[in-house]
Amino acid sequence: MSTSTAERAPRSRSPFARRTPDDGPRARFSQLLPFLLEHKRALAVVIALSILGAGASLGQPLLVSQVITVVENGDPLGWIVWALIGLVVLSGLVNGFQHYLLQRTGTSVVLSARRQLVRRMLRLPIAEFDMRRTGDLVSRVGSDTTLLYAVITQGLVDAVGGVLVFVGALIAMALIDPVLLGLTVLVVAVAVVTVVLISGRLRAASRRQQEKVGDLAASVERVIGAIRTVRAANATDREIAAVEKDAQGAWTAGVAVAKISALVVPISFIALQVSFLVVLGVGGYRVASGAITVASLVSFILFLFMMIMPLGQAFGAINSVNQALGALGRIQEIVDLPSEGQDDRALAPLVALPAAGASTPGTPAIEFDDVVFAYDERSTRGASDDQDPVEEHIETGVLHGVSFVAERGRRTAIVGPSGAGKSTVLALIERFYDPQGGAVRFAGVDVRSLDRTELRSQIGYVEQDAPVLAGSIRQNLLLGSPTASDDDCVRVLQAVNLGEVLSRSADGLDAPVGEDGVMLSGGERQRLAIARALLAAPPVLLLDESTSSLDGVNEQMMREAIDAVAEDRTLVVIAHRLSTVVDSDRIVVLDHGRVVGIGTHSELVSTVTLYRDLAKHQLLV
Ligand SMILES: Nc1ncnc2c1ncn2[C@@H]1O[C@H](COP(=O)(O)OP(=O)(O)OP(=O)(O)O)[C@@H](O)[C@H]1O
Repeated sequence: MSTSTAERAPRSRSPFARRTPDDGPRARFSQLLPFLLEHKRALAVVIALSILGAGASLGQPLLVSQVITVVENGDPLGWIVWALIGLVVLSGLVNGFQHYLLQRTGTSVVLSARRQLVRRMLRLPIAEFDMRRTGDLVSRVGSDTTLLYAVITQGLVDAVGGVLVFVGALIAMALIDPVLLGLTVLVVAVAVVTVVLISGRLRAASRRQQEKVGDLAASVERVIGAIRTVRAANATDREIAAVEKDAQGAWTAGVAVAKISALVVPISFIALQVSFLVVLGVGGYRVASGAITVASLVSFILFLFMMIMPLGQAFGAINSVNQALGALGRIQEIVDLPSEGQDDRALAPLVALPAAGASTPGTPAIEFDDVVFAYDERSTRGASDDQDPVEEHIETGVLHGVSFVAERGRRTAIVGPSGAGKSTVLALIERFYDPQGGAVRFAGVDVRSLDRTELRSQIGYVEQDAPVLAGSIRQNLLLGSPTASDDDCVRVLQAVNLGEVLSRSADGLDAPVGEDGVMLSGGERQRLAIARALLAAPPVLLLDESTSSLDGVNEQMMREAIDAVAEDRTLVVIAHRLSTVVDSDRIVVLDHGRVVGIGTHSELVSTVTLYRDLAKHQLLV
């Protein structure tokens, strides 16, 4: 066994190493900015409109004050009334258009976040999916992203216009009566400081709420995914109770958010009340003493209204930004994860795959060289300081120095008891994981030096539970070969004895297969998965238990189909039923992650006890 460069390469970073239990996802305001900047043009228009709207609003009290003065003097109103009407209509129109643009931009921000999230999510290393709950991931795409909408629609942008109105009103009030203004600002400042202090807590509460919503989605997904088993086990009531508990958790977290954000409402209300009382009381006294006119007091009060309204908007903005930051933390947590292959070049330099025809049949197509592998790399770190980490890994890992060769154009079978590590071997060939020791070679090249897309384009893979995706038969077939013709599809379906399903429905290839392929039998699902792999006509086929749920007749058909496509192809087959692999060119016997024998059926029956026992058990000897 040779020592490969990959063996000396640093271990891939474990996803487990990056997290500590207390680390909650957090987001800073600066992380929100890219989402906003992406729509800077639309936002600029919104801001321009809001400045226009602010101007139109600010003009109204001035005109009202003019109307009062004109009426007091007994002059005709004339153009002032028309100007006032025009101003009201203009600010209405501007508001309407601004509202539409805001909603549109808010929806676009949600779209950007969803795109970014889905792009990263579907490219995460397989190990991430092993650890995470599907429902929680779905909830991040569906629910967390929607909170970004509120930042745009209820908060930030409105606040920009609001600030202008606020400042404009402030200046106008200062010009009318600085004393009155001083008193008003004092009241408002107390309210602002209180709100800012309170809403700091909103971010954490909102994150907790989103986590609870994620928990709920995960538990719904868990039950629905196994609904038949749940029904059959009479566990429906218990599972409903479990889901309700999570729903209750989401409710409790939602109430916590509501409590914090609700504090903002009375604070704004009290600020408004107190400032009005102050303005009316002190203002009335000042009118009586002749310091200001009635018209000035009326416009001061109208400006006070204008100042308070944007304040409410600003409080709303602080709330929605803090809630969005809680959700953005959960979005960012996924977006910040390295995608599959991102750290690859740290492992080994990229090498081109040798031309397909370069090697002759019988030369190694796939080679396992002293491969050591554990799913959870934490197990490779010594539990105690005096323990050799590799030794500990050997105890807890799945593969312990596995070596074998699958020759080009030949059929290699992997057999062994349940949990021996057979499916793991195929997962390493597909590079869903990288080994911690040794090397897996494809056409003589360490797979860590190969581009994953290129490697996978050479391999057809039918996994153990043969997943069928919701959609039509055609969609399932075209998954790996999007350009295949209908004729090609029909040909592979016939090759796996599935031609008959086409005649079941007038839709033919477009017939739906149902969620997870429930409209097909277990055997049909497997054959459809095999047909999908065959359609791509890859030089290497990996079949995991592909014949385990086929009846005798279909199994024979299947074997004939595989035999037909196996010509000039490398096949690595895992099967529990030895009858399906006895005629393989080479059989690798795995036990507890170790190779305990390699040979033909007859060789193994006479030399390997475990194999002989398996064969005896299955009445083959
Ligand atoms: N994604 C995973 N994360 C953690 N452990 C895993 C994972 N997949 C498999 N294992 C563990 O690795 C060991 C080997 O599993 P593997 O599926 O390779 O065995 P197998 O020989 O294919 O078994 P079977 O014949 O029952 O399918 C088992 O102990 C299993 O619990």
